[in-house]
Amino acid sequence: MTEHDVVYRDSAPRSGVERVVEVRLPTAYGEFTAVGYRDRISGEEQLALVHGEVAGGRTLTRLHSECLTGDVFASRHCECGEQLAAALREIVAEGRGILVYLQGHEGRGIGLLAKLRAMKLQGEGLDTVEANLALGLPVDARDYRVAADILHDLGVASVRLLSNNPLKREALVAHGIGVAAQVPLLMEPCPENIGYLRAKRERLAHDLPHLDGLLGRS
Ligand SMILES: Nc1nc2c(ncn2[C@@H]2O[C@H](COP(=O)(O)OP(=O)(O)OP(=O)(O)O)[C@@H](O)[C@H]2O)c(=O)[nH]1
Ligand SMILES: [Zn+2]
Repeated sequence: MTEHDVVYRDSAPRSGVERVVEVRLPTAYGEFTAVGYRDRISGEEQLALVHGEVAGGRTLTRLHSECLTGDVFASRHCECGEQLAAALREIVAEGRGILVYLQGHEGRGIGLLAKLRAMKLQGEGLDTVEANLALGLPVDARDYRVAADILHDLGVASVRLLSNNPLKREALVAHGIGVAAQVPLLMEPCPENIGYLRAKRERLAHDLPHLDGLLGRS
């Protein structure tokens, strides 16, 4: 290696993530490749599930915010677990796509214990926004830089984003990933999550038109 090579390599732009491992992951939904990353900036471990040929444009993509209670224990407080399953099913049906499972996003970024405290306050009558604020915490502390870095690493220039949250689209665009379309991921409400869904629609501007008949238009 010449001295010139070293200077070039040191000044080349570096991805914010390091691709550490790839392993075949057969699931109940279909065949995926689990791609494990280390975030060079936070040090956190992150995971992308990849199905089919994903490089290029308009890749069906879900950025799934970690929710231990919903994703693992099928909590009915929120619809995260159902959305996770639906997203994996849709990706397999499409024949190609990516699910990035965002650790560090638990509780919209406030962490598990704070989320549980916020859920308790919601049981006492606050909505999800008021509960975070009552705890002295941000309403939404999620950052999408690492998701964009992972998509860049996978060669994805633009996505069709499986989400009802306009902020996710804006965040990805701000980090240099095109969003060709936002694909709704609407789950049937249940009595236990209707209050949470109402707050997401009315206070967090999530696009949840299937609730219009139930809650009236807002
Ligand atoms: N702070 C707080 N976070 C919650 C609560 N219920 C679920 N979450 C978290 O909210 C995150 C998911 O955010 P949501 O606002 O439900 O949905 P989203 O991911 O922004 O939008 P979609 O892409 O449409 O699913 C997960 O990290 C959950 O852990 C709650 O009552 N309080
Ligand atoms: Zn959840």
